[in-house]
Amino acid sequence: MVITGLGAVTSIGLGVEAFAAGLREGRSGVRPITAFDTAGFAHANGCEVTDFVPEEWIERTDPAELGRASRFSVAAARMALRDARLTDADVRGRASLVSMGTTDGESRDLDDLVAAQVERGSEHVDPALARRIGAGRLSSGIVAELGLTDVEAVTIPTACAAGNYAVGYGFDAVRCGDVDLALCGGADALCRKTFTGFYRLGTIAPDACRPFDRGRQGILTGEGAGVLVMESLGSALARGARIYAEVLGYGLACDAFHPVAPDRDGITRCIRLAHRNAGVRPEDVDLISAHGTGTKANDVTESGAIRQVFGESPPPTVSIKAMIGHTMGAASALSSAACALAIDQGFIPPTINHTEFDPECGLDCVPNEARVADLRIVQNNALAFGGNNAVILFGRYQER
Ligand SMILES: CC(C)(COP(=O)(O)OP(=O)(O)OC[C@H]1O[C@@H](n2cnc3c(N)ncnc32)[C@H](O)[C@@H]1OP(=O)(O)O)[C@@H](O)C(=O)NCCC(=O)NCCSC(=O)CC(=O)O
Repeated sequence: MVITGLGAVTSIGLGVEAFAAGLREGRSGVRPITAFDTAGFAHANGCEVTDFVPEEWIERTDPAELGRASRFSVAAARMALRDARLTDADVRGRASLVSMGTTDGESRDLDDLVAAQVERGSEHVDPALARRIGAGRLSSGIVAELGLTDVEAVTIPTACAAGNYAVGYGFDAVRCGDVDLALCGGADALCRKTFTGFYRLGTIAPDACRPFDRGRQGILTGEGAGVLVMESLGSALARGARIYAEVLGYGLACDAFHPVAPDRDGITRCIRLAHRNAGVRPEDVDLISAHGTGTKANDVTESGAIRQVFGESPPPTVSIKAMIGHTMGAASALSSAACALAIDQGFIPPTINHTEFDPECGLDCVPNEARVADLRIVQNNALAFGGNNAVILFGRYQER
């Protein structure tokens, strides 16, 4: 099972080349939020996608039919397909899967509908907005755009681990022969509801996100989409496709420990399950792409779980959320894309904004500067509210 195409809509770059360059440079997508009126919040930085013009990426669908998250997901799917050098005609009649993860679905539209209802009354709720809010549109929008005819489409709402769930779903579908091709990932749009929720929990950083830093103060909300084209090795080889990486296996484990606090032992269990399913030993892992939200609670708990599994010298462990913010349902999909790029291009993306090592975390977070590295096996952690955890292992493809 291999990855042959990548699509990325992020605050540090649109498309796989720009995203890869941003990861290497340690680019920051942080800026003051413009998506909604931030009056009343003491601080409101975020990682918004500001240069996205849907018409530049979406070919067949009228963007007005899609909410912002669906525009991202459809655009990322288009990018991924193009990157995989597949045309619409190549994929249209093939047995395929579209699986997209999300935290909030079309939350931006929901914000607007609620505002219209509260401020002006239900007769002012726009039916054009009302018909595009179903979260299922994140995947069915891709089906419509590509004109797929033999396809299963699923949208998975397991919050901030949803991208990894979607990739895992695709892994199973291709591996068991149900489908030839899977487009898997996640998408979310920055919105008032999510920002306000995290703000009220006390988890929004005032300026920047500093994962694993002693002075970390929380997350910055972000937005975007990541999509991976996945196919069997046989299919990729038969068409001479470029192979970024193999998907080796994954583990899902829900500890349901607490609505918002992570549980070290639950995370440990999930990592061990992923290793077992992928046939990987801890000492084989060259890099961990952490969930690394930059909250006090996440980073110390995730680090504790990593040390339980890997001992006192874990592999380098980075968080790309320092660059692109917490993109919610897109987060682990974009991290999956980053893992594939890291393996393919031989580098470790840095954890930017780092000023002070935190001995409580005790990890080599590859501070501030990317590193050249020969990576064979890379682990992608995704941890969600409610203890819904998902960990994937990627490997370098070696001709056999
Ligand atoms: C919401 C919380 C701040 C807890 O708030 P509470 O109001 O219950 O307060 P509390 O008494 O538990 O915590 C008070 C102080 O302790 C810190 N704190 C809490 N738990 C901690 C832990 N295990 N280790 C170290 N510090 C901890 C808090 O940041 C806060 O710091 P101080 O006193 O300095 O202010 C925390 O649970 C939290 O940060 N949760 C989010 C963790 C996270 O990032 N998860 C990622 C997966 S979820 C995700 O990615 C999103 C999604 O799925 O939707």
